[in-house]
Amino acid sequence: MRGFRARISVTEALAALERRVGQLDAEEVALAEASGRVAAEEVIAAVSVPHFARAAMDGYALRGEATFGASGFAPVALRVVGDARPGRPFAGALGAKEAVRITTGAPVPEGADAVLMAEYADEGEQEGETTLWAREAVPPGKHVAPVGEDLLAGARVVAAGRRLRPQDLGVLASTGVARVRVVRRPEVRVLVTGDELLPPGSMPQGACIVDANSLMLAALVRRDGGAEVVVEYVPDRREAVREAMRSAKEQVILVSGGSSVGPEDHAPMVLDELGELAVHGVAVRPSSPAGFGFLEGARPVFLLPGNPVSCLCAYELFAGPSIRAMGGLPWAWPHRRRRCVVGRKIVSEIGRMDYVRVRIEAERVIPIMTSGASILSSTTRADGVVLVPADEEGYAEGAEVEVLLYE
Ligand SMILES: Nc1nc2c(c(=O)[nH]1)N[C@H]1C(S)=C(S)[C@@H](COP(=O)(O)OP(=O)(O)OC[C@H]3O[C@@H](n4cnc5c(N)ncnc54)[C@H](O)[C@@H]3O)O[C@H]1N2
Ligand code: MOO
Repeated sequence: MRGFRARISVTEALAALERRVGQLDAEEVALAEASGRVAAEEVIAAVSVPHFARAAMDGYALRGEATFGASGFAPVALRVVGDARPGRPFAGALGAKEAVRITTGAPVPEGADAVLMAEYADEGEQEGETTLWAREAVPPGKHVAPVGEDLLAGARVVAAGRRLRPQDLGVLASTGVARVRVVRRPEVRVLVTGDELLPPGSMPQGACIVDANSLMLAALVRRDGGAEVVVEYVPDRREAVREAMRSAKEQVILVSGGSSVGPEDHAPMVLDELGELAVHGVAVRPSSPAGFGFLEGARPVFLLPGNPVSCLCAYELFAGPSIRAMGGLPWAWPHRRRRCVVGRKIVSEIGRMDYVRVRIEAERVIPIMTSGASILSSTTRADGVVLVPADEEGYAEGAEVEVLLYE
């Protein structure tokens, strides 16, 4: 056993990480699979939407000019010459004194430039012809949606880097897009070490406890845009940890537990042997034994302390930003933020960052007293976390702080 000599600051560790982590390349997926994915390039509309002028109301397509002077007292008569429906346009062109029955979304026939709403029209038979009596004048353009009213051909539909929303898929589909290029999602393997651990779904018994970290990590990876997560339980033997790390093919490896300097903490040394141990020991509480390094192909490996709060904290500090950046998402924490006044003193220490779990009570920030890194329920009782930077001694009552909200 050899203790930690120096712990580097979170800021330095992050700088070292950010220099080495890059966005993955692109892949093409069917539009139906693209929700939540990050566009790898901008998409330009190949066509205008709509690509024909369409009726915005049910009524009569006509020439606006023909209705000038029309009123309830002096309706204007036009000859009804046919019908236009969405998908079933009127075939011919309209003359000056003619009208076509039209419904919303149908192409406005050639020769017409306005739609008279059905509410202002009466229809009747007169000498074998159908006549429309217009009770209102409509200016040209009235209730006609022009070509490109929604989108003009050549306009940008989505920008590169956009996380596609459900409605983006709708807009893309309307411009005729079938597939989009998106940033690949990093595949992640979680190596869970600890001979005392039983898989989730077990009852704790004897000296064994149930693994709390892998489900939490898998959900965090999902939040951060990672692909499917594979979980592997690894015995606390150097050989087993080496074999698990050596054979992992994923782009990101998260190691839970075994990160410190105890006789069963093999992960740091194995990483040093197989690749590069870039950082081990960070000035942060909890998760000071955290570290990271790289395997062949610049694939990051994150050493997450076994204590569940430390595991969560180390993930948020180092693994989360990297997974997001690899998948084309922002490096910054995705949490919503709320500025609040401190209601009870937050204690920290100069020289290290503190990850302080807090509750918000009547708009005041109250630190949660049980600060142990093994007390995971402290994070479920908390509303969020305050990160106290290394150059602050904490915050006095009344100070304003930013809370990163748990969701
Ligand atoms: N000489 C030193 N010893 C330790 C230091 C140090 O700086 N010098 N740091 C301490 C701190 S802080 C932490 S945190 C732990 C981290 O150690 P490991 O990463 O090696 O974690 P383990 O020993 O494997 O486990 C610690 C603790 O957490 C429980 N655990 C582990 N995995 C899980 C899991 N998946 N789900 C639930 N609970 C888990 C485990 O049973 C232990 O109780 O090192 C200190 N030592
Ligand atoms: O970080 Mo240990 O990270 O305090 O329990």
